[in-house]
Amino acid sequence: MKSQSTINVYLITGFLGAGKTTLLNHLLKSLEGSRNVVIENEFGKASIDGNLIAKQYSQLYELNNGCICCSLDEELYDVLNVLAFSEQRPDNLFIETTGVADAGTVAEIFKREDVGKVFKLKKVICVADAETVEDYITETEETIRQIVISDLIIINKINFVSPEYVAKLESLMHSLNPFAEIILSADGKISIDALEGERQEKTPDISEIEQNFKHTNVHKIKTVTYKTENVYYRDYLMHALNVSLMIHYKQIYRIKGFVKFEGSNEKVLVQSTGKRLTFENYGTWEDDDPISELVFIGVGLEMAAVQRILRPAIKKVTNDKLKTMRLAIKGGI
Ligand SMILES: Nc1nc2c(ncn2[C@@H]2O[C@H](COP(=O)(O)OP(=O)(O)OP(=O)(O)O)[C@@H](O)[C@H]2O)c(=O)[nH]1
Repeated sequence: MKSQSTINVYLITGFLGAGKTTLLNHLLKSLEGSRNVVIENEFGKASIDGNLIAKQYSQLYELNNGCICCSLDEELYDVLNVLAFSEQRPDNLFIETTGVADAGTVAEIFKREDVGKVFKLKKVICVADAETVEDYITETEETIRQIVISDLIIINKINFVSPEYVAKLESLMHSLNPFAEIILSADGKISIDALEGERQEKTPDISEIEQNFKHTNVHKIKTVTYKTENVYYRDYLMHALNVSLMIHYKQIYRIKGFVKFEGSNEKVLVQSTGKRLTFENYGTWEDDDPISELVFIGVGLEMAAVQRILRPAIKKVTNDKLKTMRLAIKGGI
């Protein structure tokens, strides 16, 4: 392409677990052959999402020092600078924001004159999980802001709900943001044509909309990351997490991470969205003593509570293994 022409920017937003990475992977696959750069901003320090993006990009930048909307920091500007001055500019830049980001703040950057000379914000895309978005609209301020700021709303996971409910969601989205185009998808599969067209600069006045909603969990979302060298019992972990999701559905918005199970060297991706929990094989562990890591994202979460949930599912290190590990640390073996 165009070595010194502008870079098309697509800002992908949507609440935790809605399907942003799934959509991004679909878009990267569809645009294979173009120079596509990805900026991934993850909530919490752990770099799990970076591993989940299909390797179909020219370059991936992971910004894990907090939510880019809260700290519009040098990290993001540094990346934009690198891209602007690169010998061959990319065609497209995809920015996947965290599930709690205020995309409006990020979108503002591209209105700056200096930034606008190089980067053209083409679309703010909001991915909405058909199964959970209605609940999250009433419970979280983040969801409504993401819908309102967008030019394109993708109601994803429509395979989980009835066509009547999808129609209801379409009118709900339209009532919240009458300016946005609304499309439906399963597994983030949309036609690439949806990326065409110019950005819709008009957005609804959010203060008016917010008055109609009761927000109970505003700005309280946080992450708790639990790491262990021990292995998990598969069935116990599934049971423990399923029970927690049933009971604490309103508190735990997302669980994700990679774990090692007893008797297996498979690297297993554990994920929850809403009340759904999935375990998915993701290759094999390369380290001899891998660290299993689970990130819980939600409101009112405490490490002690997460430990209580996970403890019964963890196989304790035997005294022999501990002894061996201590000897190894001391350089005895
Ligand atoms: N059945 C079904 N599962 C889906 C669909 N879209 C996404 N998923 C699953 O939903 C989970 C979350 O998808 P992601 O793409 O990681 O969601 P995300 O918005 O990037 O998540 P965060 O970055 O944590 O906010 C994954 O297990 C996906 O495989 C869909 O249309 N149908």
